[in-house]
Amino acid sequence: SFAYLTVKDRLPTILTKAVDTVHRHKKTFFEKYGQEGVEAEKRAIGLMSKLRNELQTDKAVIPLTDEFPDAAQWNTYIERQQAALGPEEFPSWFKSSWLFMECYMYRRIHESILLNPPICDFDVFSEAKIQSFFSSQDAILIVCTYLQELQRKIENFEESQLKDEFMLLMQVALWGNRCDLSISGGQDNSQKNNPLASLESLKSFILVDDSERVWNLLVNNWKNKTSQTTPIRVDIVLDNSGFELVTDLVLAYFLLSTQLADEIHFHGKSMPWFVSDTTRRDLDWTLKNLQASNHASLSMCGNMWEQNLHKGVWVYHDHLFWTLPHEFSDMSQDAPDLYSELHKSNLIFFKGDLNYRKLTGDRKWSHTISFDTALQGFHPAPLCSLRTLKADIQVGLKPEQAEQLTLSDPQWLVSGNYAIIQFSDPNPK
Ligand SMILES: O=P(O)(O)OC[C@@]1(O)O[C@H](CO)[C@@H](O)[C@@H]1O
Ligand SMILES: [Mn+2]
Repeated sequence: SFAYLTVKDRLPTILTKAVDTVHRHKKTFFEKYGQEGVEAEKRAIGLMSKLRNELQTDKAVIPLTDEFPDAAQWNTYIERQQAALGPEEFPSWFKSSWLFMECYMYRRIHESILLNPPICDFDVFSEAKIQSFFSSQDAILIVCTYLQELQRKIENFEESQLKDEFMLLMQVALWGNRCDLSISGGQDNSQKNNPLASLESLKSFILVDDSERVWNLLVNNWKNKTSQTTPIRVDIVLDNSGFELVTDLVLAYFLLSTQLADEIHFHGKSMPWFVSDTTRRDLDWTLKNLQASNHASLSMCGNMWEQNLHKGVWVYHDHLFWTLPHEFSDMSQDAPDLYSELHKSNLIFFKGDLNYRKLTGDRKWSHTISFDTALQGFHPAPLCSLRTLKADIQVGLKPEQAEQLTLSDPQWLVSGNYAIIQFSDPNPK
């Protein structure tokens, strides 16, 4: 299975790259913290190497020992997995659920850094994320310039023009999800070609396209808006930093400037995660870098976006739940505060593959069961998954669609070449 190949090959590769990154920063740690920094670096590498050995020899999962506020919830989850097995069995890397073990690896990497002050705020993936951002620079310039040109025309737009631009920017954000450093095992996976030029040719690779339903929800909210209406809120559960994050911020800015939404809530990760996932520091770094650019369109985007955060029309959250191993159908019970926060939204975009696996519980569903069934009761608000397929799970397909794809492209589930725009509305009007 793809899970087996991931745990056997890709996770050790990612872990080895992380060890190498810490090792290469030894001199920086010495300059910054003196001998203490060197000692901390050595201990962190020791812990990560031990983790790699546990992974490669299928050792039992062990509880977390750091003070990060989610440790108790993680250890409760580990105990639950333990209880589900017989007395002689233990959750381990090749026997436990892929979702659990892959999330656990990133949480253990975080532990290996947290336990070693003064380097406990070091992001082992920061270099790779920054590299990916700069390698996508041309594509970032194209989408930001496009947005700036759009800004000048928006107020005279007919509804049909608004719809066309929304569809276009939603597809740009969808395909931005290909730029993910976990699938590439940390290898460069930046946006090299023009993200706008390829949209037409990519349409046939969208296997489920509920974009009309997404548009109808937004435009109906927009038309029914009165002064009494509560502000229209759209949430974006972020995925990868770099080019994908910029496409999400572009979409968010379009929704705001067309008044299709009055406030946007972003949800990022509270620790380095799946190599390229966005943390608050990645968002701040991205805005600072755009503002510092000598390209007017980039610096204008950076300034406008930072202002939106200051004005509170953009709100950034990084709830601990997003870096737990739980599938989203557990959220109402295990993170009721987050569930009720999401319930305030008119529409939630979930970006990427890991979010899709958690939305559907990473089960071996048949490809034709409905998305609603796979959500298993997770319905905080109308939601839309914007995902490129990079794991062997996909629901909501038509009969024979999966069989046809397997014939034409055996890797269709995991190559990142196909995508979905999949919508679910708990209370369809
Ligand atoms: O969530 P993303 O960034 O779209 O993808 C995450 C990912 O690359 O990592 C896992 C495999 O290692 C899969 O969920 C997927 O392939
Ligand atoms: Mn990701």
